[in-house]
Amino acid sequence: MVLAAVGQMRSTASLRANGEFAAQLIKRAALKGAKALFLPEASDYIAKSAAETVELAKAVEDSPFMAAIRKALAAVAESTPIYVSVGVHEPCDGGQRVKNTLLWLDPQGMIVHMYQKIHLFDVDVANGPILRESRSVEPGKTVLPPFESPIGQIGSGICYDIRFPEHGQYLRSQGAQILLYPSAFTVSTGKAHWHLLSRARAVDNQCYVINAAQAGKHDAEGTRESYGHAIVVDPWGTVVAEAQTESDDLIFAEIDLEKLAGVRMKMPLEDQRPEPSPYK
Ligand SMILES: O=C(O)CCC(=O)C(=O)O
Repeated sequence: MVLAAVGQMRSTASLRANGEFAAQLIKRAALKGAKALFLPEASDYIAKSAAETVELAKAVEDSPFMAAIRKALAAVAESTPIYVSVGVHEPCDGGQRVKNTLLWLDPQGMIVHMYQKIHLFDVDVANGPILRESRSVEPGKTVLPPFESPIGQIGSGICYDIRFPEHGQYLRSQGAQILLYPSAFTVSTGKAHWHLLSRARAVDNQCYVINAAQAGKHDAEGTRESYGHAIVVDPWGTVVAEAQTESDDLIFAEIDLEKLAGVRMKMPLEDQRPEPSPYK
């Protein structure tokens, strides 16, 4: 069993302040003995408008947010090394839009894996928000194969990707044991679907699901507000850790790959898919 830490943030438009907060989470998670810390989508900043989202984007090497993360990793590297998954924005499209990216950093702060969000949140929800993420974000085009980590094989998605079961299923077919959906869910869609989707992806793929979350109001006017409830679900669909309030900013879960193997052995879904597929 290996300990994972999952963070909840209330990122604002200040990359510096968000970096300082993330740095504290890294130090606290490392001190507790976690081997990996998972931070939410858009940890570096959450802006009020599409235009501001594009304006604030910084290349990883120029980002004060990333500088703070790397400094914190360096501070703990010798005594309690820890890996970090973190959602950031990167400039692209000649400055017209940004990438919504998940980075996986080793304890030295080097980027080992980088995934760009594929499915963008362009929706008009009844009694909920009208959002057009594609105004400011360029969609990614590739699902990446899972990567090795101290807690198991990780497959990456971001937020809205969780609503596309084929994304998780593909990652599972490529060997994923853990699915990540770092998120900034809206309050209304979170209330309706967050737990359902987190548990569904865990059950249909027999994977751990680790969903770090943005929580609370991101600016003084409350223009953007996120649902929170950072969560870890085991491969049987049981919630093994969940942030209970907005200020519950760091939760921990033991990742048990023997438990995962047991679930898959007793109900071997992956081996029970007929060949040739009846769905094509
Ligand atoms: O799927 C949802 O309800 C929320 C998705 C979202 O907020 C996002 O992808 O940024």
